[in-house]
Amino acid sequence: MLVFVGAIILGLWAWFAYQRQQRAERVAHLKGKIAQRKNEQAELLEWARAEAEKIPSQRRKEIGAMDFNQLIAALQSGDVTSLEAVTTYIGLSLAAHEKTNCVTMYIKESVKHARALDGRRKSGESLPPLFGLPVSIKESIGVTGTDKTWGYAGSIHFPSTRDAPTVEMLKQLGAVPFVKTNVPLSLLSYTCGNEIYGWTENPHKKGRTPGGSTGGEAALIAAGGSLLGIGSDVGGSIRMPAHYAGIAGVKPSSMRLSLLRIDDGYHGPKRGGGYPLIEANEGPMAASMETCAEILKQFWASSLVSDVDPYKPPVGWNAAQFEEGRKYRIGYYTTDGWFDPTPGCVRVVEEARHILQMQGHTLVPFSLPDVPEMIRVYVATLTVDGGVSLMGSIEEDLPPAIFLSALRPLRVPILVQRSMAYVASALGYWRVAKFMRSMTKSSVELRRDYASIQLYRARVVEEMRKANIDMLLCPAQVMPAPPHEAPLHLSAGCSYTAIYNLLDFGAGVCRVGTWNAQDEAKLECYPTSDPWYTMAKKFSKDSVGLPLGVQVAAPPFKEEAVMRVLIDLERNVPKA
Ligand SMILES: CCCCCC/C=C\CCCCCCCC(=O)NCCO
Repeated sequence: MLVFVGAIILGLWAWFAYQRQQRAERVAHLKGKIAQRKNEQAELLEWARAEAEKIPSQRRKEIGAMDFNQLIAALQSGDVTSLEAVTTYIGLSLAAHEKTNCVTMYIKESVKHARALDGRRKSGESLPPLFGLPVSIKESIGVTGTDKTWGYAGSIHFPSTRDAPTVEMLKQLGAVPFVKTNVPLSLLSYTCGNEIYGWTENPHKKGRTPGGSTGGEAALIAAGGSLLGIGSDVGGSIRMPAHYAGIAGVKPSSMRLSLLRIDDGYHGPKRGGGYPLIEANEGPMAASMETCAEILKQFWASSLVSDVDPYKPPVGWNAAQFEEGRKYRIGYYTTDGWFDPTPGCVRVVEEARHILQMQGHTLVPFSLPDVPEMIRVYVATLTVDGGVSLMGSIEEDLPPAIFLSALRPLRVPILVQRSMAYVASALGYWRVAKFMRSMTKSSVELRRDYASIQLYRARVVEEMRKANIDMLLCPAQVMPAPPHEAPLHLSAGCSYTAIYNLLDFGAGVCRVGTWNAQDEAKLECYPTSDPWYTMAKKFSKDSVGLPLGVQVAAPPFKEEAVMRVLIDLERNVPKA
């Protein structure tokens, strides 16, 4: 018997020693890949500096001073060549990167691509509508020849072999992808950092996040390094960074832009692909909603989307919905019953309501039903398997320590999490308890939650129809741009955007104002009834001057109406 026990102990010791050695080797391998990538990035930054200097700085200033419409016109007329435009934005993006650490890699191919476009002009070919326009792309979106690591070191050096559908459409329209931008590890957070490329700063205040997961894009655009970017959004990753960085962004419903995972030519960590029912959508980000609208108008002006992805219905641009002067009935709310926003985030919704009423729109109070339960369902169906795949991908890689501590609760056995939910409830932390009940422990539960999403979608559109409401106006987030670590402690703060991923509504955000001294003072009265409110209050302090956006959302195929209302709003708010 003693020999048997001894053998078991020896076997366990050998197994753990082997595991430790395997992990040590993996860590060394991943650190080597990160070091190699940092060298490659440094070389590309040097390449960018040299490229930018090929155009006189005065000429770059002239081109850099043009807004989106002016540059498009100059490119069409030939006053500016594609090479000049791309080179100018390589220089401007370099300056933005030095301020915010927003760039992951430059796309060297963009210079050759620009030259080829200029050659097409010389040959007298007709020019596509976005001819020569430099565009920036979120790191996680496929561009041929570039990595899409999602912040995972294990995915370095697995370059895409094809363009993602949205990139393919941009190239067909004449645009030139020239740079890729930073993301948070796993994309499932609204901060913006990883062990490969570091942490991206908010250009409005150092020490604050630009948001996520399309944070690098938001920082780049807000710092003047790009006129147009493409991001992705499964819980608010276009819209929260737009709010934090003071720019505009649109997440179309999943039925209007392609999600085809055409090329996953990497063999890095498993990432659990798409999330059934809750689909990640790609969409435009820019300094103004008008630019976002122009890009989507070009995407939908022809059959481009369904040509690239036959799973998408051939729904064209709806000019009637977007018509200037069109008036809408808009439901509004300033709290979703799950996470009360901090004062400034409430105030800008009230201000937006007033501006839109002055514009002739009809604003009526509206409450989204049952948000707390639907946020539980959202987290359950987003993580799908109780967080096992997400934990596996992150733990087998080299995560920043703060990600591991944020994920630690997911390591607690689900039955223990649910038991602890009773303790949280007893303490009055009903929201924490709700989150503790969000991880799925079986396919039976998952099926039930999918069914509740379908029922909820029918319920919301029916309530909107009964109230004769076209769309909804609400906060974009619960706080202004917080410190980098805040989103990892406050995943629950994504409810204002995530609910529209669950509903698969089209939704957009534009900047309406900035956090002011009155908001700072009112913060004193913000609740501290549970750890989340206490943290949101702490993270919102000292935010005077930070941008604040609002969100507008509508059922699928009404994205044009949403953008019309956001443009009506954007045109009537004080400029930053
Ligand atoms: C890394 C920590 C993850 C913890 C579990 C997260 C569960 C719910 C939080 C959701 C937060 C969503 C933020 C936005 C995500 C997004 O839209 N990503 C874009 C993907 O294309």
